[in-house]
Amino acid sequence: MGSKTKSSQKQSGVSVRSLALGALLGAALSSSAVRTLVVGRVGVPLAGFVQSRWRGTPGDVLDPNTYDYEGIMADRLVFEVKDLPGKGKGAVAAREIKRGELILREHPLLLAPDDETPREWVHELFYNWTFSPSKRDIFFNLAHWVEDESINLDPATQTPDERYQLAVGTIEVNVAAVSVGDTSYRALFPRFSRLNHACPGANNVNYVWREDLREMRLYAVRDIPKGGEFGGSYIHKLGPTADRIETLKNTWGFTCGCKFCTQDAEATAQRDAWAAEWHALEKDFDERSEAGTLPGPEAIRIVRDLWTVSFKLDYTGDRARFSEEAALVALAHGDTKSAEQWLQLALKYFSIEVGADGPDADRIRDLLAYPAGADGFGTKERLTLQGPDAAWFDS
Ligand SMILES: C[S@@+](CC[C@H](N)C(=O)[O-])C[C@H]1O[C@@H](n2cnc3c(N)ncnc32)[C@H](O)[C@@H]1O
Repeated sequence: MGSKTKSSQKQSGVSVRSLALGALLGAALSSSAVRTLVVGRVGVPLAGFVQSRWRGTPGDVLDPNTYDYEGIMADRLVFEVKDLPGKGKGAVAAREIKRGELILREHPLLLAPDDETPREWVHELFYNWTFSPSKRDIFFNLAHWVEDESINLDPATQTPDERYQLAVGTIEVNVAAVSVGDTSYRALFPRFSRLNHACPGANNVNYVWREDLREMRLYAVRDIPKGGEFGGSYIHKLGPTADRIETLKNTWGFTCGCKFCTQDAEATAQRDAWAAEWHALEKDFDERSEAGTLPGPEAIRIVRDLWTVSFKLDYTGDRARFSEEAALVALAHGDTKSAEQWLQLALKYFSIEVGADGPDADRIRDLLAYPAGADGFGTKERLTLQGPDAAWFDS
C-alpha cells in the first residue's frame, strides 16, 4: 500500500541566478505600446504582447514605461541599500525587524528573455530610448559588479559592443528567475537586486515571487537587528560546502564568507554529513511519493526525520512544505487529528517564509477549514499517524 500525496504547491522561492548566453529562446518583454521589436530568432510584436496578455491588470507591471519602478514604497523605512566593503552594495535593516515581517515588495524594473539577452533587444531598450532615461539610469546603477577599470562606463563614449557587454553583464549578475503563467523570465529589480547571498541556514531572509501580484517579496526568517545585513540564498542545495563555494564563485564571482562556508574542517564535515542526510531523506520522500510507493507511516517517519535534521542544520526552508505533505498523508488515511497538527505547523512556516496572505497559506487554511476536501481524502487504509512534536511549534 503506497501513498501518493505530493502537494500541488509550487516551489515558493525563486533563485537569483546568472544564465550563460547561449540558448536564445527569443521571448520578448513588454515595452511602449507602439513598437514592434524583433528579438533574437523570433520576432515578437511587443504591443500585441502587452495588450493581449497584460492590459487591464493592476499597474501593468510588465510594461517598463508604466509600472512603479520604485516598488511599493510603504516599506521604504525597512530596506536600506548601502556600500558594503567586499560585496559592492547590499541591503541592511533600517530598523529592528521581527521574524515573519514583510521587508520588501517590488515590481520588476525589467523582465528579460529567459535564456539569452539579444543584442537588438538591449540596444532598443537602453540606447534607442524605449526605456525612459530615469529607468535606464536605475538599470546602469545596478552595474556595481564592474570592478574592471578598463570597462568604459560612460554612455557618451561607449562603443556599441561595450554597451552591450555592460547591459548583459548587469542583467546576468542581478536577475531572479520568475514565471508568469507558462513563461519563464529573468527579472531585475531596483532594490531587491541588491540582496546579497547567505547560504541556506545562514540566510535571514527568504524571497518569493508573487505571480498573482507580479511582485517580488522579501520576508525575515529570523529576527534581524537594526543595521543587520539581509542575506538570502541564491542556491537551494544545503551542501556539500565545497560545491556551494564553487558554484557561487563560478556563477556569481564571489567567495562566500557566510558562517557555514568559513567553519573549521571538523564542523564543515559534520554539517556536510547532516546536509547529505537531509538531501537523501528529501529524495527518498519525493521519489517514492511520486511513484505512489511510500506507505503512510513511512512518509510520516521521513518527514519527522527531515524536521529533526533541519534543527541540526538550522535550516527552516522546506519545513512548511514537508509539514503539508505529512498532513496530506494523514488525510489520505482519514486521520484528521494529526493532519490538523501538521497543517497548523505548515501554516506557521508558510506565513513566516512566504507570507500569511499568499497562496500557500490560503491553501492550508482551506484544508484546515474543510479537511475532507483534500485530494485523496480517506482513500487509504484508516490509520492513526504520528503528528509533529509540540516543541516544533515553538521553533
Ligand atoms: C544580485 S547582486 C547583489 C548586489 C550587489 N552586491 C551590488 O553591489 O549591486 C549579486 C552580486 O553581488 C555580490 N555578492 C552577493 N553576495 C555576496 C556575498 N555574500 N559576498 C560577496 N559578494 C557578494 C557578487 O558580486 C554577486 O555577483
